[in-house]
Amino acid sequence: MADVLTAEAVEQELGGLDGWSGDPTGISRSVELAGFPAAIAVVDRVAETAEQLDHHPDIDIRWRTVTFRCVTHSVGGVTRRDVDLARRIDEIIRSAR
Ligand SMILES: C[C@H](O)[C@H](O)[C@H]1CNC2=NC(N)=NC(=O)C2=N1
Repeated sequence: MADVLTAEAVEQELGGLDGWSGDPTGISRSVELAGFPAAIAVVDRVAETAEQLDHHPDIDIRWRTVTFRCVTHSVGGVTRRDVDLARRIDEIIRSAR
């Protein structure tokens, strides 16, 4: 069972990510893409990565703005797996813009 990160550890990890905020209850990032199809394309790539990692973000899609939230539901808090997933989401967003 993965450990929930401390507030200090989450704070430190946020510094290495692009535009994420949060605390040990969850970390999130919103991104505005070129349009709805571009937003869906990013979500589709994130879905593929999430399946590979067997770790899935909560996703909110509003026209071309997508919000990703990473938390390990099974332990009720942010773990290393969420930070790793967030990093992968950043890579996908970076390559899509
Ligand atoms: C069986 C499977 O490993 C689990 O249900 C996984 C799937 N993806 C998951 N994703 C997230 N974010 N939290 C989980 O607890 C989780 N559990």
